[in-house]
Amino acid sequence: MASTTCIPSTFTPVLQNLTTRNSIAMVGLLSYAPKSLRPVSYAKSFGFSSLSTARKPPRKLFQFQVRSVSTPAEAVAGFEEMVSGTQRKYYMLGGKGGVGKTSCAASLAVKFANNGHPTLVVSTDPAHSLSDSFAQDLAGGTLVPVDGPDAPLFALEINPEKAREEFKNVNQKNGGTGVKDFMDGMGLGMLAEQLGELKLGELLDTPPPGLDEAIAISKVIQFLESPEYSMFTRIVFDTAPTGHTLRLLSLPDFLDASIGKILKLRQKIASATSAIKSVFGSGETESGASDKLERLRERMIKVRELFRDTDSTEFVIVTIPTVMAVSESSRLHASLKKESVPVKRLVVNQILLPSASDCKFCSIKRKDQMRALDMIRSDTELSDLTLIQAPLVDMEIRGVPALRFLGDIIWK
Ligand SMILES: Nc1ncnc2c1ncn2[C@@H]1O[C@H](COP(=O)(O)OP(=O)(O)OP(=O)(O)O)[C@@H](O)[C@H]1O
Repeated sequence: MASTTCIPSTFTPVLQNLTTRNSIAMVGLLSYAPKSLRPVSYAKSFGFSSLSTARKPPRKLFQFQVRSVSTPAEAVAGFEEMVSGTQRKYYMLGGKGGVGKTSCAASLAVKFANNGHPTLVVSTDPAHSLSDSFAQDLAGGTLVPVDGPDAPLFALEINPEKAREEFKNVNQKNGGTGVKDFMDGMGLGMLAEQLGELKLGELLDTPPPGLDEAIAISKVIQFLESPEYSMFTRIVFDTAPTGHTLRLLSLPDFLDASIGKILKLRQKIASATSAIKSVFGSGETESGASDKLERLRERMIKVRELFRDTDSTEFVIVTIPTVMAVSESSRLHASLKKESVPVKRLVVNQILLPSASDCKFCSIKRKDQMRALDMIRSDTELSDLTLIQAPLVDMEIRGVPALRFLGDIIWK
């Protein structure tokens, strides 16, 4: 089994001279293959053909021509449409846990970058795996350049806990005990009670699943408003598993409403306190804090709009061919439709390809998978989506060459 990682920079010029993208990926993988690996049969198992002889140096560098990488039928993703145009587009990849969301998101980001789009790949999943997928350290909550692709590719792993803390601080300053004490002192206890009923502080102490994502995405919106992010024309989100996504969809409305209530209360308080202050002639204004809260609310509204903008956003569902995953994907699409989130594509990942030396286990497994695929084709929620079938490959997808290889198979 080949273990893959990013290609060291010494290899890069050699690899860039190779013409076929898939062969570059294959060479990248083989460069790191263990000595015991037989490159010819390994490459052929991927459908590579017309092997040229091994070149030296470096050792184990082979050039392959891709006559056909066997992929299942119907595997046309419509990548041309995804890549066309320089206006910014957002792709959110989501689905059941472990189906390959990160691999698909990272491979799409690499493909966008290799097609000339300055691309940002963002993980809003509290359990980040972008660093693992790219085999590079991308943690830290800031933009990190990814080594390997042709055009700039940056990654951003949002730390939801840190983002939530920031959110909470803003809230505490505006609606927490400080304001309550202040209001009590001013004889506005009744308003303080109303504010308490909003239970926003409690919500932030024990956040429901999905809240972290909502805050993380609002954090992304905040980032995107800054000029250093204006270069990105493709933004790919690796989102958290389905349950979080579903709750996330209703959260911006909920938070918007909560913040809206707080703002209204603040206005009442502000007019009451300014009346008091005008009598007693003291006190500082709190308009700065209100502005912050207002900005937070505006960002929430943007999150909601972003999710529903058919011109710039698409949610891509990733699944595997099992009854359980298909059922969950069907429910996910129903919910996304209900919330008017645009969905066009469904990636069915990890499909077992037929092989000459078929063992009993594989053939039973494949029959099972075929049944799940039939289920998709007759499912009222899923049958109208573009079906992209991605094979199960016999290696772990890690590092840019491997992602490039997978991306060239999936995103056609
Ligand atoms: N087509 C494929 N062929 C072989 N292995 C794959 C394929 N797609 C994904 N994998 C492997 O499956 C594992 C899980 O993939 P990945 O992390 O992308 O899933 P995920 O849906 O993002 O998981 P999580 O829900 O935990 O975030 C990884 O080890 C990845 O390398």
